[in-house]
Amino acid sequence: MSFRPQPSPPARPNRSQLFGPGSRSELFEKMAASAADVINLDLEDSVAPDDKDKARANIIAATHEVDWGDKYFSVRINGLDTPHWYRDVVDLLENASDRLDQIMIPMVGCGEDIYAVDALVTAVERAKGRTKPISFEVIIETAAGLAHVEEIAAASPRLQAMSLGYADFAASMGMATTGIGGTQANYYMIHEGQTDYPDPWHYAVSAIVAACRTHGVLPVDGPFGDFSDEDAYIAHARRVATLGMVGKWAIHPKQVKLANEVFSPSEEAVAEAREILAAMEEAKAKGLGATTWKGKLIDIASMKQAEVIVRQAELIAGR
Ligand SMILES: C[C@H](C(=O)SCCNC(=O)CCNC(=O)[C@H](O)C(C)(C)COP(=O)(O)OP(=O)(O)OC[C@H]1O[C@@H](n2cnc3c(N)ncnc32)[C@H](O)[C@@H]1OP(=O)(O)O)[C@@H](O)C(=O)O
Ligand SMILES: [Mg+2]
Repeated sequence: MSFRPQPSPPARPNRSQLFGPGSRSELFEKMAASAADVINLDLEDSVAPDDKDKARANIIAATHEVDWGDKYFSVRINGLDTPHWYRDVVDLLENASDRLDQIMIPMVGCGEDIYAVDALVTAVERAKGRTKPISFEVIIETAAGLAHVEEIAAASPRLQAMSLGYADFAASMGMATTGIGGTQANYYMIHEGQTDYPDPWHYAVSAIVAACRTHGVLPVDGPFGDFSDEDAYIAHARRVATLGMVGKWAIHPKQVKLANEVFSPSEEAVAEAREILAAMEEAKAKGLGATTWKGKLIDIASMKQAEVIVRQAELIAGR
């Protein structure tokens, strides 16, 4: 491994990110009452062009009037290819209360996109004397975003999380699908009559996890559009949790519980991790770097794996 230690990501639960349109203020109290770790109020794609000003005003009011508890409060601004984003940033940072934690930047394509938003945010923070620095999260949802994922992950000390945005990503890549994430019926292999459906998103998910882990950013899975199919949501959440992601978007309240369950290590997984750590302590006391546990090899690398599970469980318990 390089002599530089891998930076740790922000120590806060990010299992579920509940989205809601800024234009639907009747949802805000319900979102605040949910079990979501993160709230994403939206100014982008779930808000019609004519509703942008109203949505912005709703969200600013919500930072003063709604009790968001200990949720991490994020607002998705419009993309840098729109005439809206600078007004989103200026109005939010000039008028929102200190309850605003984070800005989500969609459609990022390069590190300079983050730099531009960082420069504007920094200027308004200074002009208004805001003392709580706003953090960033970004969405990788274009071919360029994936191609430049590592420079984006390294682009700002404000960056705390990175998500995969399935719908825009599919459109940008020219994929023959209209589904928002999930298994793709035409992406299959056949061998001796057996049909297998491999994961068409695997490369993007893995590239995001690698870039995030290299730069201490939380890797998060984006939306799964079919909120009536809970089994499929769980399957897609479990696959990205296995690949190293820490959470998933909920585009409907029923998905919050599912995400919280999948991204909270089970009691069995935590117990096994603690047994592995104990077995390795015994081995180290005997001057050994490797030993067996339940008939399998464990070594110092196994300790790092076990510490990931225990750390995640402790983070959630501390919530
Ligand atoms: C595609 C990628 C994205 O941009 S995803 C993020 C942007 N999209 C959103 O923010 C959509 C968020 N969800 C909604 O707007 C709605 O959930 C819905 C339109 C999908 C469905 O709304 P509705 O028909 O009102 O739902 P129900 O009748 O089933 O509601 C039941 C119940 O729940 C309340 N509710 C609904 N939605 C929410 C919510 N988001 N938060 C909290 N509560 C919600 C609703 O009021 C009902 O409550 P009641 O029981 O009290 O009546 C893109 O970036 C990419 O991938 O590229
Ligand atoms: Mg999108």
